[in-house]
Amino acid sequence: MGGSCRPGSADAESFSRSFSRSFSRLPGSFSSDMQRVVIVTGANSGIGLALCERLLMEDSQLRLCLACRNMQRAEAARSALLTSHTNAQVDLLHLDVGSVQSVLTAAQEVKARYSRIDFLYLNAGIMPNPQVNVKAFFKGLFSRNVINMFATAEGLLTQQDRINSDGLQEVFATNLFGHFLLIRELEPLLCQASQTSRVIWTSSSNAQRSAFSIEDMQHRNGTEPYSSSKYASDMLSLALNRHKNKQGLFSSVICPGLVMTNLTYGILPSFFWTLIIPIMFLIRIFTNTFTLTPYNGAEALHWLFLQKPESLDPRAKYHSLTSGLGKNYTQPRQMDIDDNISEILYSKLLQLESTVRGKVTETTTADKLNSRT
Ligand SMILES: NC(=O)C1=CN([C@@H]2O[C@H](COP(=O)(O)OP(=O)(O)OC[C@H]3O[C@@H](n4cnc5c(N)ncnc54)[C@H](OP(=O)(O)O)[C@@H]3O)[C@@H](O)[C@H]2O)C=CC1
Ligand SMILES: CC(C)=CCC[C@@H](C)[C@H]1CC[C@H]2C3=C(CC[C@]12C)[C@@]1(C)CCC(=O)C[C@@H]1CC3
Repeated sequence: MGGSCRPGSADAESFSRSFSRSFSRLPGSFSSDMQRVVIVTGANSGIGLALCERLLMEDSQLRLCLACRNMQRAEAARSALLTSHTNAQVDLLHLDVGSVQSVLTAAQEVKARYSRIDFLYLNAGIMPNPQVNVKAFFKGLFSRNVINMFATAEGLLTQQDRINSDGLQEVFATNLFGHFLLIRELEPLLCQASQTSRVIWTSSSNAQRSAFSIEDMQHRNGTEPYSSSKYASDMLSLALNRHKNKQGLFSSVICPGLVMTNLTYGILPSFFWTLIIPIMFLIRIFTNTFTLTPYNGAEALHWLFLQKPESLDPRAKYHSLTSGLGKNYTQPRQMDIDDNISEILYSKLLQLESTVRGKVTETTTADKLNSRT
């Protein structure tokens, strides 16, 4: 079970705990003998890898953990980071966020390795078999909505989802549920009385309320699972703040803008993106959301690393933006979220968590019995 966060009791020990927590919440204040621990999911490429690079530039003393599903790619990322930060401490963790068993095993490993988690970046994400609606694109191009279309891809993209080996929709399982389960499993570290911890979701401007239905949170029946999963992560972040802030856990969401990564090369081939680079620089002048490079896309993730959690707005999505002249900055924008729906989503995720845990226990028991006979 995910460990629950302990509320303080009215005794001397509790006073000293809450005092040390308030102290540790001062910006940048942490005892120098305590190395900060940062875990990044999907850290081997794109925005996740750029974030790791930026974090090490900020604080070379970090204990950075790359949580990846492919250990060869993870090794390559680690070597690349160590080339520019020779003395950095970069750990690897095998984690397939789309697999319940992998999340549970990885969480056990984290709890064995670390006594604290300062930042957990929930960045891994997929958009399988994307299709661009060409007709909608040309219609949008000549409409008044053109800037919004380029910024959010609203009505432009569909994907083909499938059911994974846990019986869950793959996009939901990877982009949302695996990360939720990871947080639940790591609660004993994330909700410690002595310090604050942060979880930061890489969401998207493509997160749309219209793509999400609380009756179908896994998006079994629609064609926009990506948009639905990202909207769900925005809602979950709000619910996490409501339930966990008192226990020292703070959640935020960011949008990296449109970034050239493996994910976007899955939408259109890389040669096409290369051909239209001048057009994209032109569009950037009007939207600022065409951040284009992973370094720029990681701007808001890096910015949040430097902020005091209490100064952040739980209803805001923090956008990485790049101006026409190439200047990076972070801007909060209000999310379109209903408190009730976010609360219902939270309880539905807890229910699903107990169902999948039940299945894991059943399978383990059956395996044990089989091995005895
Ligand atoms: N690029 C863009 O324009 C935008 C991206 N985003 C979001 O940014 C995040 C990072 O994507 P981006 O850098 O663009 O794309 P990449 O494909 O480069 O990075 C995605 C990362 O997630 C990892 N990943 C995917 N599935 C799993 C899994 N089941 N378990 C563990 N890791 C997994 C990938 O690993 P592997 O190498 O093994 O596939 C990879 O490291 C995603 O959440 C994406 O939705 C949001 C808005 C815009
Ligand atoms: C001239 C030109 C730039 C053409 C490309 C058209 C579309 C393929 C893109 C327009 C807006 C883009 C976009 C994304 C993918 C590619 C576009 C649809 C994302 C959905 C990629 C992943 C995200 O999370 C958000 C992006 C929003 C914008």
